[in-house]
Amino acid sequence: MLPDYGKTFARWRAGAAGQWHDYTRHPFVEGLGAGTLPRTAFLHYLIQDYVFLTHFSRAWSLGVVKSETLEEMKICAGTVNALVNHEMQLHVKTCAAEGIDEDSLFAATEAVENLAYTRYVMDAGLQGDFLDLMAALAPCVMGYGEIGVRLKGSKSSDTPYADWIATYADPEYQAVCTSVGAMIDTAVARRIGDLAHAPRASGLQDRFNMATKLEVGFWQMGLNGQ
Ligand SMILES: Cc1ncc(C[n+]2csc(CCO)c2C)c(N)n1
Repeated sequence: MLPDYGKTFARWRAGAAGQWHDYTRHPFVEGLGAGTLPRTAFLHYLIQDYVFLTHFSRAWSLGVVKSETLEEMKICAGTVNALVNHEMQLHVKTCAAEGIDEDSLFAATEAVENLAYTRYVMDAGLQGDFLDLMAALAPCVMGYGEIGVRLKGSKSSDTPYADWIATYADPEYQAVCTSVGAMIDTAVARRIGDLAHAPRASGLQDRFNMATKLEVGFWQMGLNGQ
């Protein structure tokens, strides 16, 4: 069963249709579940993802700047903390086991697919308001939540990527997706009322769709690096 991450997300997800499918069922994702993803592709992804997370920490920090309520600030600041102090450490640990140290992770040259995605999100937040930023950030948060839950139920028993899957299927991560989803619902209601009748709905949907498309490109970049 699909997890429930709130009504705004459900609407955005339905509006992204085919792109959402391409993102959450990408061959890279299927390879994680089946255990057939080449290790080189996974490591290439992980190094790029470390750089990605540094920029996503900047984007969530911009969320603090663009917040209008303490609740919004708390979620954004909490996400920055989770990213820099926890999530990035997972990448450091996995890469260290393969002989790649943190300095080389921080200094890794960004792939253009990586650069395009993170700067798109930053620009959505700089040019727009809190909702523009959240529409661009939602695919990353919720998409991984959905992928984690699905793969946990369908993965091969001997996939070497079980840790990765467990991280995102974990109830703690699922709770993050639920609380971000609820915060987005409240943020939408506060600023533009009912999304179904808001003039800004299509602009926000465009942000969500573009970020989803950029996630597809990110998986593909991982596969191409094998
Ligand atoms: C390409 C790419 N997309 C999404 C995520 C997942 N993710 C990114 S930021 C974040 C923070 C919310 O806790 C999460 C879960 C990733 N790691 N890499």
